[in-house]
Amino acid sequence: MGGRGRSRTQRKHFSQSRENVWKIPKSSEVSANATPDDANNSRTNQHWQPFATQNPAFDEYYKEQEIVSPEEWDTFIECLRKPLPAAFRINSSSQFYVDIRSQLENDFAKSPKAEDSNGCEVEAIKPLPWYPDKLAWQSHFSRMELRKNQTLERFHEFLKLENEIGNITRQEAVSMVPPLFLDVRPDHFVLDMCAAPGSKTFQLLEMIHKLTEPGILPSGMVMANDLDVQRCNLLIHQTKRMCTANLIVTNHEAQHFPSCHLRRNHFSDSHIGNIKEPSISQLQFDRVLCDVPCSGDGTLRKAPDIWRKWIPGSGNGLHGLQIQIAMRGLALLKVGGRMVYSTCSMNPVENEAVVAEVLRRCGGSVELVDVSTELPQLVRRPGLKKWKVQDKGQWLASYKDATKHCSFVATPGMFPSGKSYKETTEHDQETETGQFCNGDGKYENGDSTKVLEAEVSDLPLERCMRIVPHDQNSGAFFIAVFHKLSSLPAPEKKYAGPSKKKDSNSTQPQKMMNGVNAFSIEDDIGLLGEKDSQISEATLDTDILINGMDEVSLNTDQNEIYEENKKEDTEPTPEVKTGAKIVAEKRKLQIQGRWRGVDPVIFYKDDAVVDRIIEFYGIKESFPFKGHLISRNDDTEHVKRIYYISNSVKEVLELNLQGGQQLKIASVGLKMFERQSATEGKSAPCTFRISSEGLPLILPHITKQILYASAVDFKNLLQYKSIKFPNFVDPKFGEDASNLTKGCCVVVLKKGSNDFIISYSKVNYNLHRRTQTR
Ligand SMILES: C[S@@+](CC[C@H](N)C(=O)[O-])C[C@H]1O[C@@H](n2cnc3c(N)ncnc32)[C@H](O)[C@@H]1O
Repeated sequence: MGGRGRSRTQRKHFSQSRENVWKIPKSSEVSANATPDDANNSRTNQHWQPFATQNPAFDEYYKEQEIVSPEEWDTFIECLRKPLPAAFRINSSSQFYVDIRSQLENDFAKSPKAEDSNGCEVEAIKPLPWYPDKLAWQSHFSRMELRKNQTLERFHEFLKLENEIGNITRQEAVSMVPPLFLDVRPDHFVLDMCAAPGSKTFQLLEMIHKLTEPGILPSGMVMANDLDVQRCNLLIHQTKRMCTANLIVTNHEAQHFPSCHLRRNHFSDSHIGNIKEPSISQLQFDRVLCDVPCSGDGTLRKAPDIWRKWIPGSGNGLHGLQIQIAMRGLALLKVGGRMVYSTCSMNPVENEAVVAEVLRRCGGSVELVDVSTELPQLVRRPGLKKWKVQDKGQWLASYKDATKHCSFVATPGMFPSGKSYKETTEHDQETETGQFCNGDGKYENGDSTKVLEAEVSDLPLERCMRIVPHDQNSGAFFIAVFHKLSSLPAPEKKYAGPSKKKDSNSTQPQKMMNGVNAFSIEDDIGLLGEKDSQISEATLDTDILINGMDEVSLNTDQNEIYEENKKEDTEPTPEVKTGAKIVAEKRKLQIQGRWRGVDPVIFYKDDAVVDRIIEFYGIKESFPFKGHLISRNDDTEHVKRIYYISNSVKEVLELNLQGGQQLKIASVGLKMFERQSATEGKSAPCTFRISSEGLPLILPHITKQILYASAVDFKNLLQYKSIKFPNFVDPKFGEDASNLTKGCCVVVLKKGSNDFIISYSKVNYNLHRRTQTR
């Protein structure tokens, strides 16, 4: 089958995307960068780490940027060389979250004391003090140490199981921070612009679903987007554990994320804003998470292979794209809404410089929020007000320094003042111009005594947050919170550069980007021209997408994911392709704006089938049902799966349909019904069975085909493939079961035991086990 073929390709892709950095290599495999000490250690010491955890260019760069004081440098760098402690979050919208938290507090946090590397007994886990309600925990040990430690085996098993069923999510502690500053409420429409592999999307969904009763959906929704199809699949796999009807996964370049426009002023809801003319409506978001692609050096402790890959230029190469994505996020944000910009990089060029340039382009329509009183226990440092740019080995203090060398990629926006060549030279008539620094902090124009002074920004960048590893034994992260005060200004003419000659000769896409001004809300597709799209394509070629893999296993079997996404009833193409070719082709299709290979989203309107489902399961009228069903197959006769969507998602899909289907939807809806494939099932009055994912939502709303079992009968059902009705321990249960209509039924464990539910297919005198949830 094509599904298998393609999933094999996907597996290959994922397993190759990251080296197993903690594997103990044979001596022949020792990295070229490793020191002789490292090599010796590899033979004698089981704790040997395969990559050298040092890089002189890294030291030079960050010492110069002063992201920590000179006195702290040794502590900082030592901390970066240690493995990252494992961390995880309890799913706050899970019905079991209180039990899980108690188990952690009363059992695991107390009992398994384990020995650390010095032989001292330590607490295995403790809650992260800054995370609300003790819902996030950190282990004393790294993930690898947890796996190896015998004392912690039971805890490790617990983690694996609960993670699999969605009650907890493994996630790096600092990666949990950005969503906390978004202040998401259950009625919010949230856009997660660069979402894969989805740890933060999961967190956002938890926030949306928090406080909702079983069977009731929140009025908000999350739109999770990622450029990379393969990573979108990881995201879908990750968020499937949430069983949500309030999520749409899209596959766009975030900087070109489309607007859902509607020609008529059809919607009155507040999420559909009126733009300029009353006849045009557009989807706007209450919250936007802009967790952009970055050089990822904040994840060095988790991914030590970054040590040898790190180069100063990677941040410069991403700066333009990061601005574009942030600007697009702000354009899609409602006035009054909040956007969080974050990276797992320590580099000011990807952080403060981006924030400063965004503020400049927005010209007072957005402000940086002072969140210093929020999450007071989270140790963080204010954003930098001054930094320098290193370009082609040269330190530059302002843009005028860059103009000395045509080959520099630096743009005015990378510097604290954001001033162009003209502005800086006009402003600095009295000061020396055209000097640049040679890496040792001294000018190169002969005056070796003068230290290069970085510009100082006059923007309130101290409101940004920088989390450094040694403050609370974590990774590093950067976060800035924006508040939109009014519509963004209309775009100005593109910046022409310091001299026509220079910019017209430039081959650096970042230069072209420089000076693309703020998008107004109505500037959606087509605002960025051909030159700008080169940026994203160029960026794709760099090795930047390593970051953000978080805790999702890279060896995840993608079969299932692919099953969800594949074309429902079409035969696979017989052509055998290599993984690289498929990825390249898919990307090409996406970049060209075409979207093939994934089924369209179709509102399921086969009334005869829908009425049969309603009648068969006795679905209450109060449950919003008709109009909330979709399929991924326009041939209604052959639909295999029917998905349920929330009101909020329905609203967006309708807007998308009416607006000309701008959204490329990779996944949407909660799988609610599946067509029975067994021969007996096909002959049942209703051929659609309830899927395990959809069951918790629909259960409170069905009145037929439900049985309540005692613990012993329930156990027997799970244990045996078929049981004759007279053989149930509780005769009433056997009788009720025999009275059911042939087809799918739901078995609920009677009150008093844990609430277990399973959905079964009743066929003649057998109950065939189908699915079970916790
Ligand atoms: C830092 S990771 C995101 C991590 C994610 N927010 C999480 O918490 O799991 C950055 C993501 O951006 C995606 N990406 C890169 N360029 C992009 C673009 N132009 N538009 C949208 N996504 C992009 C990458 O595929 C990657 O998944």
